[in-house]
Amino acid sequence: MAEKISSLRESKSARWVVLILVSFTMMCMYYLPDAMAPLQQNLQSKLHWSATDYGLFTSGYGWFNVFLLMMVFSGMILDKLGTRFTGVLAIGIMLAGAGIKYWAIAGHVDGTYELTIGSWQVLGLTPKSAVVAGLGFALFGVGSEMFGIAANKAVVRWFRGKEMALAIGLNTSTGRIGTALAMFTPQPLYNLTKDVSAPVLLSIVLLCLGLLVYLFFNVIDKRLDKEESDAGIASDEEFKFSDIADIARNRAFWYISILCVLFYSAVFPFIKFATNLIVQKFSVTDTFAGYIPALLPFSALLLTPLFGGISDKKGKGASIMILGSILLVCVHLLFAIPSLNSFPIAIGLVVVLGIAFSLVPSAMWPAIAKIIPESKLGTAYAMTFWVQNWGLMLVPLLIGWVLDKYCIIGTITRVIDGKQEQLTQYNYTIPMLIFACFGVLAIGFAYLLKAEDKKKGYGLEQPNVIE
Ligand SMILES: NCCCC[C@H](NC(=O)[C@@H](N)CCCCN)C(=O)O
Repeated sequence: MAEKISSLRESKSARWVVLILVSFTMMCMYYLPDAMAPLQQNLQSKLHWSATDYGLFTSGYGWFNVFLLMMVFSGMILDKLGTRFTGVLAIGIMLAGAGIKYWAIAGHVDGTYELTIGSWQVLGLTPKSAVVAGLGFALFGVGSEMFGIAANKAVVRWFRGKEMALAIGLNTSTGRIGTALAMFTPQPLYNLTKDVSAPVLLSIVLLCLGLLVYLFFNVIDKRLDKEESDAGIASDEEFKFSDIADIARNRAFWYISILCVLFYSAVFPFIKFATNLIVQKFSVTDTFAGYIPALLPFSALLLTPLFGGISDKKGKGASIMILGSILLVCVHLLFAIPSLNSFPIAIGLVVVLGIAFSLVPSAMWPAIAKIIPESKLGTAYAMTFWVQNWGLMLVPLLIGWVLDKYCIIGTITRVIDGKQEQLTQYNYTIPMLIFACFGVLAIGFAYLLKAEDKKKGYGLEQPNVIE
């Protein structure tokens, strides 16, 4: 007998089509943030950047998000104007940011820049190209986080009470395909074009594709709105400033957000330096080195939905976050040991990091939906992303600075495109210890979260699927 479909949301196929459309756009958007990582050395030598300049440019992702509180505005826009409008606006902002980044990296910006406030030298003789590329990345970051919040809300809207953690996991996984492509393709693209900006151009093409696909999602989502309003089902409540205060009063929310900033500070900024770390520590060629960090998003891409599915059915969300954080610490500590420099070890560690990078996100993002009501979810994700962006902004700066100040062990001369170039050699032990410290703190907050869940009964250790 045919199943009676009472609502579009009840239709499994409609839900999965929605997930595919939103996730494809997510994949397109995840390409740019990491696409410069495999070209760190080429960027540094072509544009005359130091590791600090590279760290500054990379930290750009969080500048506007953190200081202009952009995510709070994004959350407000999302709760007021909905996922459809916010998603399209976000892609527009990302396109503008990627355009500026392309302009700067393609070599159209010359000279250096110095910024002093009173007697405090904020920036000392920094290449303008790094500052402008950072500004483009900052604008891109606003759109990217705005889209991330909108996509989360859309997925939760369609999957609450169904396969929610699995859907969030799959959505995050497709993002990982974008990250993996960003690790695999830039070096071959560079070899082909001899142009460090070629991956940024590709990211613009991907964003345009993502926009087209998101417009299809809008059509389906609008039908759900109509169906719900015809059935007299109330739409989401609108954003209220008191929501921020309500969310901020929730102790579990802070534990998740702090765990989030600590955990992601040890992963995303690590990816930005990973290719160079592998070239330097494991003596691998540039082209091949980019493929090793790519194993991280690849293993995460396969495992995030698997762990999401397990936590849907079996629960244990808080325990999964503890386990993921423990693995994170082990990997970074092992990377820090100078004598562990054989190539299979690098591969093994990156794969284990991929497991950690699947465990924590697969449990963390659905956990927010368990402790915060749906009407405030956009604002809650926005607030968590805001806390997280402090890490995404400050940690690359810190690592770049530490590398230049404490980790230079010499220079080598290499012939690149027929020209002799001086390449700086770094020892990555201190940066890896810094990443490990974030992991240790993350374990602490994951335990606090588990204890709070036990006290308040949020059900983080309970399954999500209502049979
Ligand atoms: N659907 C899951 C939502 C979050 C996924 C999470 N993304 C973020 O945390 C973003 N704020 C930062 C994205 C940075 C892009 N490189 C994730 O695990 O990717």
